[in-house]
Amino acid sequence: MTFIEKLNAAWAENQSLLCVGLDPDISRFPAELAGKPDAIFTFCKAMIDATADLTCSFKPQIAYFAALRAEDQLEALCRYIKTTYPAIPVILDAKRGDIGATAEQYAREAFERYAADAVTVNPYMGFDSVAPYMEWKDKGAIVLCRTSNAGGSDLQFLDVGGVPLYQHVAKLVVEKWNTNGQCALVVGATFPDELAQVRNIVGDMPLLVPGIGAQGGDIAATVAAGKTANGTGMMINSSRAILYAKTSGNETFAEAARRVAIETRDAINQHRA
Ligand SMILES: O=c1ccn([C@@H]2O[C@H](COP(=O)(O)O)[C@@H](O)[C@H]2O)c(=O)[nH]1
Repeated sequence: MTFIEKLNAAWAENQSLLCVGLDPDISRFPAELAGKPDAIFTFCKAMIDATADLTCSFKPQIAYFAALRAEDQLEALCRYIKTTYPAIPVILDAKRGDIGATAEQYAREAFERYAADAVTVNPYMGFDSVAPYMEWKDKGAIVLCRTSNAGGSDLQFLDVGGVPLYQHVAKLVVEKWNTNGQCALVVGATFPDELAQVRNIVGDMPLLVPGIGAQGGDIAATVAAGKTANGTGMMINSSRAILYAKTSGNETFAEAARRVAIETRDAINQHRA
């Protein structure tokens, strides 16, 4: 099954466009994990088990693991999802971008080492920097287009022949780069107007949409702007708002994460019809 087929199946099976982000910050972990060598794996596994039936994908952000020399725990988590929840796609958020020979190694890292179904990539270095990921025909390449951060406008809004650069990227990917139908785009929930513009340009291409939850993006506006005709088309990511949802002493981290994941999935679904 290809990444896109798996994503379509997960949307349907779980009736969810929610993507649960795995951004482990040990300073926010439960006290009982302090000092444990496998704390990151244990914490993320609990989050995965608590939300696997509520999500259309998991998105580990590699920086949170690499900064703590915890790539082995990321590997173990990716394998855990693969074996325990094989229907849920894993998106490695690494935002890679380099010359072709180096990109080949990044692709092996994502798809062999971590067994990810898709990886986020930066389009700035052009097609030959993205093509090595597409050699993996059953995998996904998710290209940065209109990112959720305010500073994304510095470059993504530059005028390129009468259209902003992010729209040029969307056109390029849908018209030229997506030769095997394995591409998706990153578009922030913090910019629903631009999300609507991208949806108009790319048809039914899947969009990875970070920016709800901790970044404050509006769910109703996001779904209205980004959904496809059949009410799918998006992996709407929330990381910190789910992982660190626990506020009271009466809930575990996993229970709180599940509660907020249900609320978020339901809020998204309310606007899909
Ligand atoms: O434009 C982008 C691209 C990627 N991200 C990543 O998504 C999550 C968002 O985390 P929250 O806690 O839900 O804010 C994080 O891993 C970012 O690196 C993004 O935010 N915006």
